[in-house]
Amino acid sequence: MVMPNPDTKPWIVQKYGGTSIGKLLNNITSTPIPEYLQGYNVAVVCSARSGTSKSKGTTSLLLDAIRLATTSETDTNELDAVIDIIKEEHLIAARQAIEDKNEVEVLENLELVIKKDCEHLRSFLKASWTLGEISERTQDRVLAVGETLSCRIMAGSLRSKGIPAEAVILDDIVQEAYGRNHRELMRAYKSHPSGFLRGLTDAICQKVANCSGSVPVITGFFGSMPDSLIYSVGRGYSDLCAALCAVALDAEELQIWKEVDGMFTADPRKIKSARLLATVTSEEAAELTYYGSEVIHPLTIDQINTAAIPLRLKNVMNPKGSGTIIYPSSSSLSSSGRNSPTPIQPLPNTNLKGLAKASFMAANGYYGDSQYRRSPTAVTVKEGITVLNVRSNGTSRPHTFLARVGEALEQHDMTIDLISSSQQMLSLAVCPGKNHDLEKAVEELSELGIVTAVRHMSIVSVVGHKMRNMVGISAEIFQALASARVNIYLISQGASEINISFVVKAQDALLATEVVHTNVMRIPLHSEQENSFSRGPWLY
Ligand SMILES: Nc1ncnc2c1ncn2[C@@H]1O[C@H](COP(=O)(O)OP(=O)(O)O)[C@@H](O)[C@H]1O
Ligand SMILES: N[C@@H](CC(=O)OP(=O)(O)O)C(=O)O
Repeated sequence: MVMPNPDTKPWIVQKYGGTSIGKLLNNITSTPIPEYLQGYNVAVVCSARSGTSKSKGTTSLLLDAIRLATTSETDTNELDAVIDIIKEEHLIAARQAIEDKNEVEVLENLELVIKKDCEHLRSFLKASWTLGEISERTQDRVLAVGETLSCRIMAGSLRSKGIPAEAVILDDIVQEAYGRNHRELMRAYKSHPSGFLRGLTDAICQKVANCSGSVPVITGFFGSMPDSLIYSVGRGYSDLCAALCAVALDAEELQIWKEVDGMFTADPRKIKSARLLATVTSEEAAELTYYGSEVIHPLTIDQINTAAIPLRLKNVMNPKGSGTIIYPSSSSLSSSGRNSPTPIQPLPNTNLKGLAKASFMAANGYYGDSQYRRSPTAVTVKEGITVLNVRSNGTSRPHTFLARVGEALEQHDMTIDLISSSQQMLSLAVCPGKNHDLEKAVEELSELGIVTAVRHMSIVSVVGHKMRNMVGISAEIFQALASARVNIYLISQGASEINISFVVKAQDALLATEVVHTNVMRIPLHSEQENSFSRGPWLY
């Protein structure tokens, strides 16, 4: 594998989210990037810009444009209007990024490429509208425009501050790595998704090597995936792209910069007393992200874990804060040859001593220390759940019954999140996908027995490494819920032993989270650090 600048400094990869780039580009190119460049090679990964919120950002507009291009009733003026909004927003952002009068040429060039990219986009979409269909590959090409424009502006902003930077567009790496035969691609991806993704890292490495010393500003988008990137990976794909870049460059650390200080003991928007966590194990992070704390894309963890690269969540609005470190599991550390996570030299004033100690203790499973209360790490909520109860009519053997239930749900795009069974009864908490059809699924399941479906439910998950072998923890959780008169519909304690999940009515989820947070995790409801978004690690 080609390594860019092999004899110089180690790499860190910094990924910036769309809303951060939309609102705080000047902060990003003035502080975290130049400061880390003093000690490291920095690769920057950009999401598509979002001016205010993700739902109104460029990726959402591009998805609207795809929808319009494939709807027969669409008036092409509507399509033009969406593209014009995208073009105008990026031209304004470029002018704000490069205000210096001495940089007129840089700005003019940037404006030209933005216009060119947007006109390309227009021709793609118009062609799809004429055909009345859009292939997966074209959908991905359309989405790629968001990250491409964002990278061009980020690179322009860096250059205007005297930092050599080059946009790196990863729009074809899947085909470079695996060829263009769609069926072959699909087979390779379906047989081993994470291995397939890791196979993209050589191509990333090569592209970064071509930057010859400039800061690579990489699209948080990695090309045409089988079934399209949005379907195979989903929204938030830039985190995964950043993880692949970190693996490609064998980075010392992957940093995901957000507008929240890191991972909290509960969603800080909803639970005012939630506290920032200094460290989280990768297993805990995987459970928390899957079950609702969508701070990072779930597939990210698998990649950094396999390559034993620590991930740090940081806040663009508080760059001196230490953030949260998600470190690789001890098994991946030993198999990768890395001994323990190397603490990255943070910006001045961060609590390196505390972080290094926390990382070391956690990496070594050292939880017996009296400083560590034995309690769960965090509590999280996954909304939009349906509970299905299937009472078997006894015509199938238990394993056939289970398999048929699984098949019916898979066919109607519903993912099983939790499962609980008795001799005759199967209770499932399912998460409906984009193309789900609950009625059809229920109809099919009715061939196996009596089915009831309860909608508007939430899964509450209590997660923590320290819960392993913690006798009495379930009793504490359910006692707290009983005292608050919260009714529970399904309970599951995973084999991982670090997650106890239960299903409640959606309207009870907040109360359930609050009582667990207060009584089981023993974090006071009205703590002195109330809503302390910008505080440092709380274990020290
Ligand atoms: N345990 C948690 N720790 C931190 N943030 C959480 C947690 N659970 C849910 N969240 C939410 O995830 C969001 C992550 O923030 P941010 O990445 O800036 O938003 P976005 O998803 O728009 O990029 C925050 O708004 C926060 O409220
Ligand atoms: N732009 C993509 C990818 C992404 O990761 O975005 P963000 O980093 O802003 O969550 C999306 O909106 O899904």
